[in-house]
Amino acid sequence: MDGTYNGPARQGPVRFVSPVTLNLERIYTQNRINIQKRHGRVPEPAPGPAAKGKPRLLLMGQRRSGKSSISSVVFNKMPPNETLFLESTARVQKEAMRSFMDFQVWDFPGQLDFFDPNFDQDAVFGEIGALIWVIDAQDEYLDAINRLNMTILNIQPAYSNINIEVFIHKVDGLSEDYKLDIQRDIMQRIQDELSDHGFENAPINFHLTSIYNHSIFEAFSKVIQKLIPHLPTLEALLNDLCRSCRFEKAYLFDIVSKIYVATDSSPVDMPSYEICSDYIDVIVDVSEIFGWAPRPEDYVKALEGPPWNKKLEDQTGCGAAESCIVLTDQKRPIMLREVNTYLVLVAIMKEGSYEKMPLVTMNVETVVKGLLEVLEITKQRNGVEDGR
Ligand SMILES: Nc1nc2c(ncn2[C@@H]2O[C@H](COP(=O)(O)OP(=O)(O)OP(=O)(O)O)[C@@H](O)[C@H]2O)c(=O)[nH]1
Repeated sequence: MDGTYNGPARQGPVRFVSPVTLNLERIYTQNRINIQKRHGRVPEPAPGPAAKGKPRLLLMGQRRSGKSSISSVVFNKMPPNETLFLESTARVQKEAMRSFMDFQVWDFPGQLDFFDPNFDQDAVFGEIGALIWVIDAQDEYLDAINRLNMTILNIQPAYSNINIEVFIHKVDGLSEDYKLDIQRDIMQRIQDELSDHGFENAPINFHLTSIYNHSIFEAFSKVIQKLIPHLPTLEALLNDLCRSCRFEKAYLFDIVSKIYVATDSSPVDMPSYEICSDYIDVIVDVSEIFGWAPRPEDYVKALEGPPWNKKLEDQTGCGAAESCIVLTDQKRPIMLREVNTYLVLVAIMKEGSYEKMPLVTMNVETVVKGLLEVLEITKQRNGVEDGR
């Protein structure tokens, strides 16, 4: 209980392994055993940065389906209109994302042939977190479906644990009915083809996405959440918070990408997600101007000197950003509380609950402490400095 180790004497140096790494190692070992069983050979470990055990998201699909646009809009804050000028990807683009959980995004050129014997499948699929297949809904999609089916059938025997996520993309401008028709048609064609090849109930998830609204962030949130081993604990904390503070909805957001890492169990509705996500932008901008966290040393010294003669953290109520607004149209307050450098808690409160703000602040403070403890336990060793 006091944090010291009381078990039997350890053999050799202690290795700190986060559950994310552990999970990936387990999947990778399982894949290697599968390959060994089927092909009688043991594949080499995946080379390069991937071998370090960071979950990897592979963006695949036909040319011009929107892979690079998705990666640029979600992870590099590119305005959607500017993706019109993106050039076709010639080589695999690998980007390392440094956030509450380090992961990589690999953007594949549409024309790449995964079935070329020279293509090192194990290096690509060996330590994968999720395979995201992008289908352009505004274009003829039969070829894209055939290629996806071929890819699944090809990799499934050796890498059976891969999460396959299909983004039915560019659905902006399509009517609600038409979107659902397309989704139904694509799902049917994929499942039929796979079951004809004896691959029943393939674990494939479908998302309707567009870079011109928040649907792409929502889809990525769902993909990333599957990679978080302590997700049930985070969700339980948010459920408790919603119950004790009478929140309608609470989200734990990644500040930079605006992907939500966890939410309570009530259904996600797009307007609430959008408003919370936009609120983060406002607060981040305001705290860039008025916040004092990363200020020059001299400036901080002056503030801590006479006449105050106190450390800055003792002069302020809370070092992290904290805010609450009431929207005039809905009368429902929205509260935001920074959890650490990467994460922020945003919640929509019930109408008229503004008077209970002191109690809410106290409960939020406790839940933030809990969240930090959970994150601390699972922090990767080479990870990031949490907290400010
Ligand atoms: N309407 C609409 N257009 C999009 C969307 N996403 C991407 N696009 C457009 O689709 C075009 C192709 O996008 P890219 O991101 O270059 O496609 P890609 O899949 O990376 O293409 P390759 O690099 O050739 O494999 C660009 O003109 C984008 O602006 C979307 O959600 N809606």
